[in-house]
Amino acid sequence: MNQDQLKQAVARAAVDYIKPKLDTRSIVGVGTGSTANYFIDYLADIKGHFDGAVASSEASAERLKAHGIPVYDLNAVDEVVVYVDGADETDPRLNLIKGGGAALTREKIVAAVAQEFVCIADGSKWVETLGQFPLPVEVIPMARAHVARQLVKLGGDPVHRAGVITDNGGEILDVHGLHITEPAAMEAAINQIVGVIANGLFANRPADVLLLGRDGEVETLHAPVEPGI
Ligand SMILES: O=C[C@H](O)[C@H](O)[C@H](O)COP(=O)(O)O
Repeated sequence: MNQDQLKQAVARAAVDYIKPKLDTRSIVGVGTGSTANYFIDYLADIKGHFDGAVASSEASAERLKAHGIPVYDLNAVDEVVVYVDGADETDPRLNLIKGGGAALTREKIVAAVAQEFVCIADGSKWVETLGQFPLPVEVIPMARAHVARQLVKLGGDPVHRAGVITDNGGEILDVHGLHITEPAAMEAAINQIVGVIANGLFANRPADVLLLGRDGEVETLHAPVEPGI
């Protein structure tokens, strides 16, 4: 299987994984990106098994609506039974880097609300230590230079993702050169910088389950009991 086929395989597996957890009142959290897009397309096959979705981006909301899946404002929803999304990197503890598609802040919010976070990824996303993929940091535009200087002090090499404005009106700095041995501490340290909206480390709220496509198969991996290391 090539990378695209692996993305499709994990997306299909995610629908099979969540279907028994759903009833006609359930709201499904839906992520952003090429793997999440496949998930949305397969999710449409089980329309009627759940009530609707909340989306982590305008793009995903549009794709859901195009399939006739109702999309709710997160503020109007009491409970998100499960959140399914891709990642740019995952380590063996299911700490993630996300935000390659600039959707990290809304992804983090939906993940925070969801009872269970199911990550879907092809094997190219698997790393022993996070940081080979540049870490996306969403910033208030007027704070970009200040945040960049602080990120240099943390050992990174931030690069402005020129021309990209997020769904929240933020800008993105992609931080190169980080070898993230303590993801939860790094996530917290970056959040302390004034002007940061969110960063793409999901370590204080890692995935609960990873459906990983590699060697032609989909493996189901669970996060360790004690997250955040
Ligand atoms: O902002 C985008 C998201 O974090 C995506 O989930 C991530 O970039 C992975 O995207 P893809 O499935 O296209 O590799």
